[in-house]
Amino acid sequence: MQASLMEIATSYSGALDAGHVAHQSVTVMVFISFLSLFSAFLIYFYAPFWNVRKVPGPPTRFPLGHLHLLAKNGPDVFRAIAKEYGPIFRFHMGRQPLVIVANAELCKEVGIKKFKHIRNRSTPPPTVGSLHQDALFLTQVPLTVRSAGCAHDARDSTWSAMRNTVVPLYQPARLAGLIPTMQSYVDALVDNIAGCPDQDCIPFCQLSLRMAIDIIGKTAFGIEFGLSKNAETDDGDDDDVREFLREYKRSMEFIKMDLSSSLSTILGLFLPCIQTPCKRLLRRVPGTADHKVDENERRMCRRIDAIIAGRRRERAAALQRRRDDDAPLDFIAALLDAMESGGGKQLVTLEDRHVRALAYEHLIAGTKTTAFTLSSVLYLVSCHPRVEETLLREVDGFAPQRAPDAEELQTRFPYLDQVIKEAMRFHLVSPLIARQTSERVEIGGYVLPKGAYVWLAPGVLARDAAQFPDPEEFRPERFAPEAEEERARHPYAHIPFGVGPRACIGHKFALQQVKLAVVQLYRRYVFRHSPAMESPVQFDFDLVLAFRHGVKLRAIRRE
Ligand code: HEM
Repeated sequence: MQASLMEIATSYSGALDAGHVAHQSVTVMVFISFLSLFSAFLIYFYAPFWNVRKVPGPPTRFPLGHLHLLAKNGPDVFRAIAKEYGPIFRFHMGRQPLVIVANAELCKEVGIKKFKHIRNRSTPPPTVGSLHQDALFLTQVPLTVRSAGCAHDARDSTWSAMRNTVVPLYQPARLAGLIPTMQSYVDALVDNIAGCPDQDCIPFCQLSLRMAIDIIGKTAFGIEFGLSKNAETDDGDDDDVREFLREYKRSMEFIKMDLSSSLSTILGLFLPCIQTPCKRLLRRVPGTADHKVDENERRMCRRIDAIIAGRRRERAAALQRRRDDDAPLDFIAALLDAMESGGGKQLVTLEDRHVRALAYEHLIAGTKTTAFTLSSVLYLVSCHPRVEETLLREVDGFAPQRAPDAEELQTRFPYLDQVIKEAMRFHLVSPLIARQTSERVEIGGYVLPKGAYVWLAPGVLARDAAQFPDPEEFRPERFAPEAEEERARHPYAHIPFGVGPRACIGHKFALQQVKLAVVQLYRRYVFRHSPAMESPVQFDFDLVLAFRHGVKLRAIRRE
């Protein structure tokens, strides 16, 4: 009995040991799997850093990289880092290191001299797999383009076909034709200021944004959005227009790159490899932000497609293509014309999805940017009486009863040109310009691998005391053609519209609008900061810079 008890005890403890060993080995296996997964994650997370590790930069914080510094200091952080680490440095957006280039010669090297190797923009997480990717901004230029089995120069890519078709639409003759349309919205802006119930607190950013959206509505889509004129529209159903505007506003919110974005966008910052599958999955799940983004985009696509189809019908029926005799063709109609007449010369044929994306791009690229620039001019002139005085002299020296034409805008307002340049230096719409290497390339003494993010920092350049003495002073005269400072300056020290073959296509369009508005506004008013305007002014920095609480002005009638 004793023996059998002993046997039972021994076999029981053996079984216990065996269970213990089995349990231990499961634990070890779990631990090893966890360790391998964690190591794989670390390798994945730090691989992009490893490739550019020789480029100097401040210590990073896992997993944010340097995002906390950006959140705390805004774009000023780049100036501080450049001061400490030199004109080429590393800045980590989560997992992704950016190699930031912060002097004029290096910007020229990246934007022009080495364009062949750095021809594309990196894709911001919110725009992955969206309508944006068919437009100019994010279209990738491949190294060699193959068609019908043979390799062509990359200039024959879709991007070049788009760019070659679109750029002529922004040449002086067409721009001059847009002046009456722009002027009518500028007049509406002035009327809206007059009609503001509180003349001591004009919400100028809002009013100028309405003007800019209306101008793009009319000149790109041929639609009266009615934001600034509150006019009766002849563009079909008012509800349709309102819905279009709502969709546009939502799409602007969705391309924000912060933690309020969709889950797939947030993941894109830390684990880009799963962003696309995650986006595909989530957009099928009602209620998720990805689903809403997708739905919104589909609606916008349908709407823009209907406009394109309408323009095609007008052409096919050989009807009067213009809504009235004086109005120039809107962008979509002009683009269809250009594609038909010049399409044969391009090796790549543009499709409707490109037309749709190019038109939509106008809403994204040409509204907030222009409105911000105009608001910044007014904000700065309002607190610099000497600049205001010189500007008023120039404006008053022009015929008071009529709007300037395109040629007069070019030649009769040299001081206004300087004021706008200085305002764009002071508050840069795009303090950073994104680019990505297409192959291994050396920049500023560092060899960068294919796929590295190389971003230009015009915001740092703009405050470089070597190029702009007393950079914190608002002094438009520094841009006078005869000024010593202007002549001594590096030609690429001031690049608010970018640089090289990928520079902004809309810069003349934007400047024409801003100049028309400033002339008309200062004929009727001078402005001061409203008591409600915060000091110092604060900015939000997302894809472009914005006044956090707007620009609030006191309007004082002249006469
Ligand atoms: C004051 C207003 C504006 C500013 C400050 C501005 C600034 C910029 C900047 C910095 C770039 C990047 C350039 C580069 O990578 O070198 C850019 C590109 C672009 N902008 Fe503008 N922009 C403005 C208005 C407009 C307008 C009104 C339009 C359209 C009508 C427009 C359309 C575009 C497009 C399509 C690109 C991409 C070009 C390409 O990749 O080929 N922009 N803009």
